Amino acid sequence: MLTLLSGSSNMASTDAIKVAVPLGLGLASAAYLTIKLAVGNGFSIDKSIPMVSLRPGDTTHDKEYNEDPDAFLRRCEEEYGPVFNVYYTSKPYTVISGPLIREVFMNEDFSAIDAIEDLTGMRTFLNSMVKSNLDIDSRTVHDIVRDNISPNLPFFTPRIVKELEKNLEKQLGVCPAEEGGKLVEKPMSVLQEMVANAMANVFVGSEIAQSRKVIDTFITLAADFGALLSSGVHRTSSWRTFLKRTEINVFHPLQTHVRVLVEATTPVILERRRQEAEAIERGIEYQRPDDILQRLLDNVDKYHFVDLEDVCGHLLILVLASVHTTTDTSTNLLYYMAAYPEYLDKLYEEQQQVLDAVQQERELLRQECLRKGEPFDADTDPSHDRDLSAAAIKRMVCMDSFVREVFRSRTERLSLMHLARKSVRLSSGILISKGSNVIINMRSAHQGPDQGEDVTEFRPWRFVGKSKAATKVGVDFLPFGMGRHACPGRFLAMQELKTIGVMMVSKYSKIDVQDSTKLKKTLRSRMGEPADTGLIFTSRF
Ligand code: HEM
Repeated sequence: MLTLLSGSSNMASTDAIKVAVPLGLGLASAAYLTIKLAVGNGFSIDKSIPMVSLRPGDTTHDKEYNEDPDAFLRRCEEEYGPVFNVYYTSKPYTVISGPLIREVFMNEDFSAIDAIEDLTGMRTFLNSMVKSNLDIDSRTVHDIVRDNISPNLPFFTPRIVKELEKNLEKQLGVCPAEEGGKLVEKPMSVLQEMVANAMANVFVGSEIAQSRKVIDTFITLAADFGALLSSGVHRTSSWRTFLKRTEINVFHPLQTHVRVLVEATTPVILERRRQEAEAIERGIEYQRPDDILQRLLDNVDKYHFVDLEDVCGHLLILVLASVHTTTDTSTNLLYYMAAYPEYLDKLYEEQQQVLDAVQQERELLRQECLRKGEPFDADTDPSHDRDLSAAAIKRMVCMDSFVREVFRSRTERLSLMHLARKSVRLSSGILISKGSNVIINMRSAHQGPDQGEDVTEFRPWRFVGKSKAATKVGVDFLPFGMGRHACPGRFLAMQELKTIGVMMVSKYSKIDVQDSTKLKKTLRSRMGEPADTGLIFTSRF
Protein backbone atom coordinates (compact mmCIF):
# COMPACT_ATOMS: atom_id res chain seq x y z
CA MET A 1 0.00 0.00 0.00
CA LEU A 2 1.14 3.54 -0.70
CA THR A 3 2.95 5.23 2.18
CA LEU A 4 1.17 8.44 2.99
CA LEU A 5 4.27 10.50 3.63
CA SER A 6 7.97 10.05 3.18
CA GLY A 7 10.47 11.33 5.71
CA SER A 8 11.91 14.06 3.54
CA SER A 9 10.41 17.48 3.28
CA ASN A 10 12.67 19.82 1.44
CA MET A 11 10.95 23.12 1.61
CA ALA A 12 11.74 26.71 0.92
CA SER A 13 9.51 29.70 0.96
CA THR A 14 8.51 31.11 -2.39
CA ASP A 15 7.31 34.29 -0.71
CA ALA A 16 10.29 36.23 -1.97
CA ILE A 17 9.46 35.40 -5.54
CA LYS A 18 7.14 38.01 -6.88
CA VAL A 19 7.71 38.01 -10.60
CA ALA A 20 4.93 36.17 -12.38
CA VAL A 21 5.34 34.53 -15.75
CA PRO A 22 2.10 32.59 -16.08
CA LEU A 23 2.55 29.17 -17.55
CA GLY A 24 0.93 25.87 -18.34
CA LEU A 25 3.04 22.84 -19.05
CA GLY A 26 1.78 22.40 -22.57
CA LEU A 27 2.23 26.07 -23.11
CA ALA A 28 5.73 26.37 -21.85
CA SER A 29 6.44 27.70 -25.28
CA ALA A 30 4.03 30.51 -24.47
CA ALA A 31 6.00 31.26 -21.34
CA TYR A 32 9.06 31.25 -23.46
CA LEU A 33 7.48 33.96 -25.56
CA THR A 34 7.46 36.20 -22.54
CA ILE A 35 11.17 35.90 -22.02
CA LYS A 36 13.97 37.09 -24.20
CA LEU A 37 16.97 34.92 -24.53
CA ALA A 38 20.30 35.72 -26.06
CA VAL A 39 21.79 32.26 -26.35
CA GLY A 40 21.12 29.59 -28.94
CA ASN A 41 22.27 26.50 -30.78
CA GLY A 42 22.62 28.11 -34.16
CA PHE A 43 20.78 27.48 -37.40
CA SER A 44 20.65 24.23 -39.30
CA ILE A 45 23.83 23.61 -41.28
CA ASP A 46 21.79 23.47 -44.52
CA LYS A 47 22.96 26.58 -46.35
CA SER A 48 20.07 26.38 -48.83
CA ILE A 49 17.70 27.62 -46.14
CA PRO A 50 17.26 31.33 -46.84
CA MET A 51 17.92 33.89 -44.12
CA VAL A 52 15.24 36.56 -43.91
CA SER A 53 16.62 40.03 -44.58
CA LEU A 54 16.79 42.42 -41.64
CA ARG A 55 15.44 45.95 -41.81
CA PRO A 56 18.10 48.64 -41.62
CA GLY A 57 19.05 49.16 -37.98
CA ASP A 58 17.52 45.87 -36.77
CA THR A 59 19.75 43.12 -35.39
CA THR A 60 16.97 40.55 -35.03
CA HIS A 61 13.53 40.11 -36.62
CA ASP A 62 11.71 40.70 -33.35
CA LYS A 63 10.79 44.31 -33.95
CA GLU A 64 9.38 43.74 -37.41
CA TYR A 65 7.51 40.63 -36.25
CA ASN A 66 6.05 42.34 -33.20
CA GLU A 67 4.82 45.32 -35.20
CA ASP A 68 2.66 43.08 -37.40
CA PRO A 69 3.27 39.31 -37.22
CA ASP A 70 0.94 38.55 -40.16
CA ALA A 71 2.58 41.10 -42.44
CA PHE A 72 6.06 39.93 -41.48
CA LEU A 73 5.29 36.27 -42.13
CA ARG A 74 3.47 37.04 -45.39
CA ARG A 75 6.57 38.89 -46.57
CA CYS A 76 8.80 35.96 -45.55
CA GLU A 77 6.59 33.36 -47.28
CA GLU A 78 6.37 35.43 -50.46
CA GLU A 79 10.08 36.13 -50.62
CA TYR A 80 11.51 32.84 -49.34
CA GLY A 81 8.88 30.08 -49.52
CA PRO A 82 7.79 27.76 -46.69
CA VAL A 83 11.13 27.34 -44.88
CA PHE A 84 13.34 30.23 -43.80
CA ASN A 85 15.65 31.29 -40.99
CA VAL A 86 14.88 34.10 -38.56
CA TYR A 87 16.19 35.55 -35.33
CA TYR A 88 13.07 35.40 -33.21
CA THR A 89 13.22 36.44 -29.56
CA SER A 90 16.88 36.93 -30.41
CA LYS A 91 17.34 33.25 -31.07
CA PRO A 92 17.98 31.41 -34.35
CA TYR A 93 15.01 29.43 -35.65
CA THR A 94 14.13 27.73 -38.89
CA VAL A 95 10.48 28.55 -39.57
CA ILE A 96 8.41 25.72 -41.02
CA SER A 97 5.23 26.60 -42.91
CA GLY A 98 2.28 24.96 -44.66
CA PRO A 99 2.07 21.21 -45.30
CA LEU A 100 5.65 20.67 -44.04
CA ILE A 101 4.39 21.42 -40.51
CA ARG A 102 2.95 17.91 -40.36
CA GLU A 103 6.45 16.45 -40.78
CA VAL A 104 7.62 18.20 -37.62
CA PHE A 105 4.76 16.98 -35.43
CA MET A 106 4.83 13.45 -36.82
CA ASN A 107 8.56 12.89 -36.42
CA GLU A 108 9.75 11.91 -32.94
CA ASP A 109 13.22 13.23 -33.82
CA PHE A 110 11.70 16.69 -33.39
CA SER A 111 11.15 17.30 -29.69
CA ALA A 112 9.09 20.13 -28.25
CA ILE A 113 10.04 19.20 -24.72
CA ASP A 114 13.78 19.32 -25.58
CA ALA A 115 13.36 22.77 -27.11
CA ILE A 116 11.62 24.03 -23.96
CA GLU A 117 14.13 22.29 -21.73
CA ASP A 118 16.99 23.80 -23.68
CA LEU A 119 15.57 27.26 -23.11
CA THR A 120 14.20 27.07 -19.63
CA GLY A 121 15.47 24.01 -17.80
CA MET A 122 11.80 23.34 -17.07
CA ARG A 123 12.34 19.67 -16.22
CA THR A 124 14.43 20.59 -13.17
CA PHE A 125 11.47 22.57 -11.84
CA LEU A 126 8.88 19.90 -12.58
CA ASN A 127 11.11 17.18 -11.16
CA SER A 128 11.42 19.17 -7.95
CA MET A 129 7.75 18.32 -7.30
CA VAL A 130 7.85 14.58 -8.04
CA LYS A 131 9.92 11.54 -7.14
CA SER A 132 9.08 9.14 -9.95
CA ASN A 133 8.74 9.39 -13.74
CA LEU A 134 11.69 11.77 -13.86
CA ASP A 135 12.63 10.99 -17.45
CA ILE A 136 12.24 13.91 -19.83
CA ASP A 137 10.19 11.71 -22.16
CA SER A 138 7.91 10.41 -19.42
CA ARG A 139 4.31 10.13 -20.67
CA THR A 140 2.80 9.65 -17.22
CA VAL A 141 0.94 12.95 -16.95
CA HIS A 142 -0.26 12.57 -20.53
CA ASP A 143 -1.52 9.07 -19.73
CA ILE A 144 -3.21 10.21 -16.51
CA VAL A 145 -5.24 12.74 -18.52
CA ARG A 146 -5.95 10.35 -21.39
CA ASP A 147 -6.99 7.44 -19.16
CA ASN A 148 -8.84 9.22 -16.39
CA ILE A 149 -10.12 12.61 -17.47
CA SER A 150 -11.07 12.62 -21.15
CA PRO A 151 -13.15 9.40 -21.19
CA ASN A 152 -15.02 10.46 -18.04
CA LEU A 153 -15.96 14.00 -19.04
CA PRO A 154 -19.72 13.32 -19.11
CA PHE A 155 -19.51 12.26 -15.43
CA PHE A 156 -17.37 15.23 -14.44
CA THR A 157 -19.42 17.79 -16.36
CA PRO A 158 -22.22 18.31 -13.79
CA ARG A 159 -19.60 19.07 -11.13
CA ILE A 160 -17.70 21.36 -13.45
CA VAL A 161 -20.89 23.23 -14.36
CA LYS A 162 -21.92 23.54 -10.71
CA GLU A 163 -18.55 25.00 -9.71
CA LEU A 164 -18.38 27.37 -12.67
CA GLU A 165 -21.91 28.58 -11.97
CA LYS A 166 -21.38 28.97 -8.22
CA ASN A 167 -18.18 30.94 -8.64
CA LEU A 168 -19.53 33.09 -11.45
CA GLU A 169 -22.42 34.02 -9.18
CA LYS A 170 -20.05 34.71 -6.29
CA GLN A 171 -17.53 36.71 -8.30
CA LEU A 172 -19.78 38.57 -10.71
CA GLY A 173 -23.45 37.97 -9.92
CA VAL A 174 -26.12 40.39 -11.07
CA CYS A 175 -24.97 43.42 -13.08
CA PRO A 176 -28.10 45.59 -13.45
CA ALA A 177 -28.54 47.49 -16.73
CA GLU A 178 -30.09 50.43 -14.86
CA GLU A 179 -26.82 50.83 -12.96
CA GLY A 180 -24.80 50.77 -16.19
CA GLY A 181 -23.62 47.20 -15.65
CA LYS A 182 -20.68 46.19 -13.51
CA LEU A 183 -17.06 47.02 -14.26
CA VAL A 184 -14.55 44.27 -13.61
CA GLU A 185 -11.05 45.64 -13.93
CA LYS A 186 -9.38 42.25 -13.89
CA PRO A 187 -11.77 39.72 -15.44
CA MET A 188 -9.05 37.10 -15.24
CA SER A 189 -9.42 36.93 -11.47
CA VAL A 190 -13.11 35.99 -11.91
CA LEU A 191 -12.18 33.25 -14.38
CA GLN A 192 -9.31 32.11 -12.16
CA GLU A 193 -11.72 31.36 -9.32
CA MET A 194 -14.17 29.64 -11.64
CA VAL A 195 -11.60 27.45 -13.36
CA ALA A 196 -9.49 26.63 -10.28
CA ASN A 197 -12.57 25.52 -8.33
CA ALA A 198 -13.90 23.44 -11.24
CA MET A 199 -10.53 21.76 -11.82
CA ALA A 200 -10.00 21.17 -8.09
CA ASN A 201 -13.35 19.41 -7.88
CA VAL A 202 -12.39 17.02 -10.67
CA PHE A 203 -8.78 16.54 -9.59
CA VAL A 204 -9.11 16.14 -5.81
CA GLY A 205 -12.86 15.94 -5.11
CA SER A 206 -15.33 18.31 -3.53
CA GLU A 207 -14.15 17.96 0.08
CA ILE A 208 -10.51 18.88 -0.55
CA ALA A 209 -11.57 21.50 -3.08
CA GLN A 210 -13.27 23.40 -0.25
CA SER A 211 -9.87 24.26 1.19
CA ARG A 212 -8.99 27.86 0.38
CA LYS A 213 -5.30 26.94 0.65
CA VAL A 214 -5.72 24.30 -2.06
CA ILE A 215 -7.53 26.71 -4.39
CA ASP A 216 -4.83 29.33 -3.78
CA THR A 217 -2.19 26.75 -4.61
CA PHE A 218 -4.03 25.89 -7.85
CA ILE A 219 -4.06 29.58 -8.75
CA THR A 220 -0.59 30.63 -7.65
CA LEU A 221 1.36 27.54 -8.69
CA ALA A 222 1.61 28.67 -12.31
CA ALA A 223 2.82 32.12 -11.25
CA ASP A 224 5.40 30.69 -8.82
CA PHE A 225 6.54 28.20 -11.41
CA GLY A 226 6.80 30.93 -14.02
CA ALA A 227 8.78 33.09 -11.63
CA LEU A 228 11.27 30.32 -10.98
CA LEU A 229 11.47 29.57 -14.64
CA SER A 230 12.03 33.14 -15.66
CA SER A 231 14.71 33.67 -13.04
CA GLY A 232 16.27 30.52 -14.44
CA VAL A 233 16.22 31.66 -18.03
CA HIS A 234 17.49 35.19 -17.67
CA ARG A 235 20.84 33.58 -17.80
CA THR A 236 23.94 34.95 -19.32
CA SER A 237 26.18 31.98 -18.67
CA SER A 238 25.92 28.27 -18.20
CA TRP A 239 27.49 28.83 -14.77
CA ARG A 240 24.46 30.86 -13.63
CA THR A 241 22.13 28.23 -15.09
CA PHE A 242 24.01 25.56 -13.19
CA LEU A 243 23.70 27.57 -9.96
CA LYS A 244 19.98 28.09 -10.50
CA ARG A 245 19.34 24.43 -11.15
CA THR A 246 21.43 23.45 -8.15
CA GLU A 247 19.41 25.84 -5.99
CA ILE A 248 16.17 24.24 -7.23
CA ASN A 249 17.56 20.76 -6.61
CA VAL A 250 18.58 21.65 -3.08
CA PHE A 251 15.72 23.88 -1.91
CA HIS A 252 12.79 22.52 -3.95
CA PRO A 253 10.81 25.78 -3.78
CA LEU A 254 7.69 24.33 -5.40
CA GLN A 255 7.52 21.83 -2.54
CA THR A 256 5.53 24.48 -0.65
CA HIS A 257 2.62 23.66 -2.94
CA VAL A 258 3.17 19.92 -2.60
CA ARG A 259 2.99 20.29 1.18
CA VAL A 260 -0.29 22.20 0.97
CA LEU A 261 -1.83 19.44 -1.10
CA VAL A 262 -0.40 16.65 1.05
CA GLU A 263 -1.74 18.30 4.20
CA ALA A 264 -5.19 18.77 2.70
CA THR A 265 -5.42 15.28 1.23
CA THR A 266 -4.03 13.22 4.12
CA PRO A 267 -7.08 13.33 6.46
CA VAL A 268 -9.46 12.79 3.55
CA ILE A 269 -7.53 9.77 2.30
CA LEU A 270 -7.39 8.30 5.79
CA GLU A 271 -11.16 8.71 6.11
CA ARG A 272 -11.67 7.12 2.68
CA ARG A 273 -9.54 4.17 3.74
CA ARG A 274 -11.52 3.83 6.96
CA GLN A 275 -14.79 3.81 5.04
CA GLU A 276 -13.46 1.29 2.54
CA ALA A 277 -12.30 -1.03 5.34
CA GLU A 278 -15.69 -0.69 7.03
CA ALA A 279 -17.51 -1.48 3.78
CA ILE A 280 -15.38 -4.60 3.26
CA GLU A 281 -16.06 -5.68 6.83
CA ARG A 282 -19.79 -5.24 6.37
CA GLY A 283 -19.70 -7.00 3.00
CA ILE A 284 -21.10 -4.02 1.10
CA GLU A 285 -19.71 -2.30 -1.95
CA TYR A 286 -17.54 0.74 -1.24
CA GLN A 287 -18.61 3.74 -3.31
CA ARG A 288 -15.25 4.97 -4.59
CA PRO A 289 -15.03 8.76 -4.69
CA ASP A 290 -14.90 9.79 -8.33
CA ASP A 291 -11.94 12.13 -8.63
CA ILE A 292 -8.48 11.93 -10.14
CA LEU A 293 -6.79 11.70 -6.73
CA GLN A 294 -8.69 8.49 -5.98
CA ARG A 295 -7.95 7.10 -9.43
CA LEU A 296 -4.24 7.77 -8.93
CA LEU A 297 -4.26 6.16 -5.49
CA ASP A 298 -5.97 3.12 -7.01
CA ASN A 299 -3.29 2.92 -9.72
CA VAL A 300 -0.10 3.57 -7.78
CA ASP A 301 1.72 0.64 -9.43
CA LYS A 302 0.56 1.47 -12.92
CA TYR A 303 1.95 5.00 -12.66
CA HIS A 304 4.97 4.00 -10.48
CA PHE A 305 4.22 6.48 -7.67
CA VAL A 306 6.33 6.12 -4.54
CA ASP A 307 4.29 7.97 -1.93
CA LEU A 308 1.59 10.57 -1.42
CA GLU A 309 3.98 13.47 -1.95
CA ASP A 310 4.73 11.97 -5.34
CA VAL A 311 1.01 11.59 -6.19
CA CYS A 312 0.41 15.21 -5.15
CA GLY A 313 3.41 16.36 -7.19
CA HIS A 314 1.94 14.70 -10.29
CA LEU A 315 -1.45 16.26 -9.58
CA LEU A 316 0.27 19.64 -9.41
CA ILE A 317 1.91 19.10 -12.80
CA LEU A 318 -1.62 18.51 -14.04
CA VAL A 319 -2.69 21.76 -12.38
CA LEU A 320 0.20 23.56 -14.09
CA ALA A 321 -0.88 22.22 -17.46
CA SER A 322 -4.53 23.00 -17.04
CA VAL A 323 -5.56 25.82 -14.73
CA HIS A 324 -3.67 28.74 -16.16
CA THR A 325 -4.11 27.76 -19.82
CA THR A 326 -7.86 27.41 -19.41
CA THR A 327 -8.17 30.59 -17.33
CA ASP A 328 -6.19 32.57 -19.84
CA THR A 329 -8.12 31.37 -22.88
CA SER A 330 -11.52 31.78 -21.24
CA THR A 331 -10.61 35.35 -20.29
CA ASN A 332 -9.59 35.99 -23.88
CA LEU A 333 -12.91 34.49 -25.02
CA LEU A 334 -14.73 37.22 -23.07
CA TYR A 335 -12.75 39.93 -24.83
CA TYR A 336 -13.79 38.43 -28.17
CA MET A 337 -17.41 38.48 -26.98
CA ALA A 338 -16.94 42.15 -26.12
CA ALA A 339 -15.37 42.85 -29.51
CA TYR A 340 -18.13 41.13 -31.47
CA PRO A 341 -21.36 41.85 -29.55
CA GLU A 342 -23.47 41.25 -32.67
CA TYR A 343 -22.97 37.48 -32.27
CA LEU A 344 -24.04 37.09 -28.64
CA ASP A 345 -27.78 36.90 -29.29
CA LYS A 346 -27.32 34.11 -31.82
CA LEU A 347 -25.26 32.16 -29.29
CA TYR A 348 -27.99 32.70 -26.72
CA GLU A 349 -30.70 31.62 -29.15
CA GLU A 350 -28.75 28.49 -30.00
CA GLN A 351 -28.49 27.42 -26.40
CA GLN A 352 -32.20 28.04 -25.80
CA GLN A 353 -33.08 25.98 -28.88
CA VAL A 354 -30.81 23.13 -27.82
CA LEU A 355 -32.15 23.12 -24.26
CA ASP A 356 -35.76 23.29 -25.53
CA ALA A 357 -35.07 20.29 -27.78
CA VAL A 358 -33.44 18.34 -24.95
CA GLN A 359 -36.39 19.14 -22.70
CA GLN A 360 -38.87 17.90 -25.33
CA GLU A 361 -36.92 14.68 -25.84
CA ARG A 362 -36.86 14.04 -22.12
CA GLU A 363 -40.59 14.75 -21.95
CA LEU A 364 -41.17 12.01 -24.55
CA LEU A 365 -39.05 9.64 -22.48
CA ARG A 366 -41.09 10.51 -19.40
CA GLN A 367 -44.33 9.75 -21.20
CA GLU A 368 -42.85 6.41 -22.21
CA CYS A 369 -41.95 5.72 -18.55
CA LEU A 370 -45.46 6.63 -17.43
CA ARG A 371 -46.98 4.32 -20.07
CA LYS A 372 -44.79 1.46 -18.88
CA GLY A 373 -45.29 2.32 -15.22
CA GLU A 374 -41.53 2.78 -14.72
CA PRO A 375 -40.04 5.35 -12.32
CA PHE A 376 -38.12 8.38 -13.62
CA ASP A 377 -34.33 8.09 -13.67
CA ALA A 378 -31.43 10.48 -14.34
CA ASP A 379 -32.43 10.72 -18.02
CA THR A 380 -36.00 11.63 -17.22
CA ASP A 381 -35.88 13.56 -13.94
CA PRO A 382 -37.57 16.89 -14.88
CA SER A 383 -35.35 18.90 -12.54
CA HIS A 384 -32.39 18.20 -14.86
CA ASP A 385 -34.14 18.97 -18.16
CA ARG A 386 -32.20 22.16 -18.80
CA ASP A 387 -28.85 21.14 -17.36
CA LEU A 388 -25.74 22.06 -19.30
CA SER A 389 -24.82 18.41 -19.78
CA ALA A 390 -21.86 17.36 -21.93
CA ALA A 391 -24.35 16.10 -24.54
CA ALA A 392 -26.27 19.41 -24.60
CA ILE A 393 -23.07 21.47 -24.92
CA LYS A 394 -21.94 19.21 -27.76
CA ARG A 395 -25.06 20.16 -29.71
CA MET A 396 -24.24 23.88 -29.47
CA VAL A 397 -22.30 23.96 -32.72
CA CYS A 398 -22.23 27.75 -33.04
CA MET A 399 -20.55 28.07 -29.64
CA ASP A 400 -18.06 25.38 -30.66
CA SER A 401 -17.27 27.23 -33.87
CA PHE A 402 -17.01 30.56 -32.02
CA VAL A 403 -14.44 29.13 -29.60
CA ARG A 404 -12.44 27.49 -32.40
CA GLU A 405 -12.42 30.77 -34.30
CA VAL A 406 -11.16 32.60 -31.19
CA PHE A 407 -8.25 30.15 -31.01
CA ARG A 408 -7.59 30.46 -34.75
CA SER A 409 -7.55 34.25 -34.54
CA ARG A 410 -5.58 34.66 -31.37
CA THR A 411 -2.93 31.94 -31.41
CA GLU A 412 0.60 33.29 -31.56
CA ARG A 413 1.86 33.32 -35.15
CA LEU A 414 5.25 31.79 -34.38
CA SER A 415 4.95 29.08 -31.77
CA LEU A 416 5.61 25.48 -30.69
CA MET A 417 9.32 25.24 -31.27
CA HIS A 418 10.96 21.83 -31.59
CA LEU A 419 14.59 20.82 -31.25
CA ALA A 420 16.02 18.31 -33.75
CA ARG A 421 17.32 15.37 -31.72
CA LYS A 422 18.81 13.95 -34.92
CA SER A 423 19.34 15.47 -38.33
CA VAL A 424 16.10 15.25 -40.31
CA ARG A 425 15.64 15.70 -44.05
CA LEU A 426 12.18 17.12 -44.85
CA SER A 427 10.31 15.90 -47.93
CA SER A 428 11.21 19.18 -49.64
CA GLY A 429 14.87 18.13 -49.42
CA ILE A 430 15.80 20.61 -46.71
CA LEU A 431 18.00 19.33 -43.90
CA ILE A 432 17.29 20.32 -40.32
CA SER A 433 20.52 19.44 -38.60
CA LYS A 434 20.82 17.90 -35.17
CA GLY A 435 20.69 20.45 -32.34
CA SER A 436 18.99 23.20 -34.33
CA ASN A 437 15.53 24.53 -33.56
CA VAL A 438 12.48 24.79 -35.78
CA ILE A 439 9.39 26.86 -35.01
CA ILE A 440 5.91 26.55 -36.49
CA ASN A 441 4.46 29.24 -38.73
CA MET A 442 0.95 29.26 -37.27
CA ARG A 443 -0.12 31.97 -39.69
CA SER A 444 0.37 29.63 -42.61
CA ALA A 445 -1.68 26.99 -40.80
CA HIS A 446 -4.43 29.18 -39.43
CA GLN A 447 -4.82 31.42 -42.44
CA GLY A 448 -4.24 28.78 -45.10
CA PRO A 449 -6.57 27.82 -47.96
CA ASP A 450 -8.39 25.20 -45.78
CA GLN A 451 -9.88 27.95 -43.64
CA GLY A 452 -12.35 29.22 -46.25
CA GLU A 453 -12.92 32.88 -47.02
CA ASP A 454 -11.71 36.08 -45.34
CA VAL A 455 -9.01 34.24 -43.47
CA THR A 456 -7.76 37.38 -41.77
CA GLU A 457 -11.25 38.23 -40.47
CA PHE A 458 -13.03 36.91 -37.37
CA ARG A 459 -15.90 34.79 -38.77
CA PRO A 460 -17.43 32.97 -35.78
CA TRP A 461 -19.58 30.53 -37.78
CA ARG A 462 -16.67 29.54 -40.03
CA PHE A 463 -16.68 25.93 -38.83
CA VAL A 464 -20.41 25.28 -38.48
CA GLY A 465 -21.36 22.21 -40.55
CA LYS A 466 -17.72 21.54 -41.46
CA SER A 467 -17.00 18.62 -39.07
CA LYS A 468 -14.23 20.68 -37.51
CA ALA A 469 -14.99 20.55 -33.83
CA ALA A 470 -12.88 22.77 -31.62
CA THR A 471 -11.09 19.70 -30.20
CA LYS A 472 -10.10 18.44 -33.66
CA VAL A 473 -6.42 19.10 -34.15
CA GLY A 474 -4.61 19.00 -37.47
CA VAL A 475 -2.30 21.07 -39.66
CA ASP A 476 -5.13 23.56 -40.02
CA PHE A 477 -5.63 23.91 -36.24
CA LEU A 478 -2.63 23.83 -33.94
CA PRO A 479 -3.33 25.61 -30.62
CA PHE A 480 -3.11 22.18 -28.95
CA GLY A 481 -0.28 20.86 -31.12
CA MET A 482 -0.90 17.67 -33.06
CA GLY A 483 0.27 14.07 -33.34
CA ARG A 484 1.46 11.95 -30.45
CA HIS A 485 2.05 14.90 -28.14
CA ALA A 486 -1.17 16.79 -28.90
CA CYS A 487 -2.68 18.17 -25.71
CA PRO A 488 -4.66 15.36 -24.05
CA GLY A 489 -6.47 17.92 -21.88
CA ARG A 490 -8.12 19.73 -24.77
CA PHE A 491 -11.41 17.88 -24.30
CA LEU A 492 -11.67 19.11 -20.71
CA ALA A 493 -10.43 22.57 -21.66
CA MET A 494 -12.97 22.91 -24.47
CA GLN A 495 -15.78 21.59 -22.32
CA GLU A 496 -15.01 24.28 -19.75
CA LEU A 497 -14.48 27.03 -22.30
CA LYS A 498 -17.78 26.35 -24.04
CA THR A 499 -19.61 26.05 -20.73
CA ILE A 500 -18.18 29.40 -19.65
CA GLY A 501 -19.23 30.89 -23.00
CA VAL A 502 -22.74 29.52 -22.66
CA MET A 503 -23.08 30.80 -19.09
CA MET A 504 -21.83 34.23 -20.06
CA VAL A 505 -24.30 34.73 -22.90
CA SER A 506 -27.19 33.36 -20.88
CA LYS A 507 -26.51 35.61 -17.88
CA TYR A 508 -25.18 38.72 -19.61
CA SER A 509 -26.68 40.35 -22.68
CA LYS A 510 -23.77 42.71 -23.11
CA ILE A 511 -20.05 42.69 -22.39
CA ASP A 512 -18.34 46.00 -23.07
CA VAL A 513 -14.68 46.74 -22.95
CA GLN A 514 -13.67 49.49 -20.53
CA ASP A 515 -11.22 51.20 -22.89
CA SER A 516 -12.09 50.41 -26.48
CA THR A 517 -8.79 51.81 -27.77
CA LYS A 518 -7.04 48.87 -26.13
CA LEU A 519 -9.39 46.18 -27.42
CA LYS A 520 -7.54 45.28 -30.61
CA LYS A 521 -4.28 44.67 -28.74
CA THR A 522 -6.11 42.62 -26.12
CA LEU A 523 -7.56 40.28 -28.76
CA ARG A 524 -4.09 39.40 -29.98
CA SER A 525 -2.50 39.27 -26.53
CA ARG A 526 -0.08 36.43 -25.98
CA MET A 527 -0.88 33.60 -23.66
CA GLY A 528 -0.24 34.88 -20.15
CA GLU A 529 -0.14 38.55 -21.10
CA PRO A 530 -2.55 40.43 -18.85
CA ALA A 531 -5.19 42.56 -20.61
CA ASP A 532 -4.70 46.17 -19.61
CA THR A 533 -8.35 47.13 -19.73
CA GLY A 534 -11.37 45.75 -17.89
CA LEU A 535 -14.80 44.53 -18.98
CA ILE A 536 -18.28 45.83 -18.15
CA PHE A 537 -20.97 43.17 -17.78
CA THR A 538 -24.70 43.83 -18.12
CA SER A 539 -27.20 41.23 -16.94
CA ARG A 540 -29.63 39.81 -19.48
CA PHE A 541 -32.54 39.82 -17.04
C1 HEM B 1 -6.90 26.13 -23.37
C2 HEM B 1 -6.24 25.25 -22.68
C3 HEM B 1 -5.03 24.49 -23.16
C4 HEM B 1 -4.17 24.74 -24.19
C5 HEM B 1 -4.20 25.89 -25.17
C6 HEM B 1 -3.19 23.66 -24.20
C7 HEM B 1 -2.15 23.55 -25.13
C8 HEM B 1 -1.23 22.54 -25.14
C9 HEM B 1 -0.15 22.42 -26.09
C10 HEM B 1 0.14 23.39 -27.23
C11 HEM B 1 0.55 21.30 -25.78
C12 HEM B 1 1.80 20.78 -26.49
C13 HEM B 1 1.42 19.92 -27.66
C14 HEM B 1 2.62 19.47 -28.48
O1 HEM B 1 3.74 19.39 -27.96
O2 HEM B 1 2.42 19.17 -29.67
C15 HEM B 1 -0.07 20.71 -24.62
C16 HEM B 1 0.37 19.57 -23.98
C17 HEM B 1 -0.19 19.06 -22.84
N1 HEM B 1 -1.34 19.48 -22.21
FE1 HEM B 1 -2.47 21.07 -22.76
N2 HEM B 1 -3.47 22.81 -23.19
C18 HEM B 1 -4.60 23.25 -22.53
C19 HEM B 1 -5.24 22.65 -21.48
C20 HEM B 1 -4.85 21.49 -20.87
C21 HEM B 1 -5.56 20.82 -19.81
C22 HEM B 1 -6.92 21.26 -19.26
C23 HEM B 1 -4.81 19.74 -19.46
C24 HEM B 1 -5.08 18.69 -18.40
C25 HEM B 1 -6.24 18.37 -17.93
C26 HEM B 1 -3.63 19.70 -20.31
C27 HEM B 1 -2.65 18.75 -20.26
C28 HEM B 1 -1.57 18.67 -21.13
C29 HEM B 1 -0.53 17.67 -21.05
C30 HEM B 1 -0.42 16.57 -20.00
C31 HEM B 1 0.34 17.91 -22.12
C32 HEM B 1 1.62 17.14 -22.46
C33 HEM B 1 1.30 16.13 -23.55
C34 HEM B 1 2.51 15.34 -24.04
O3 HEM B 1 3.64 15.80 -23.91
O4 HEM B 1 2.30 14.25 -24.56
N3 HEM B 1 -3.70 20.78 -21.15
N4 HEM B 1 -1.16 21.48 -24.25
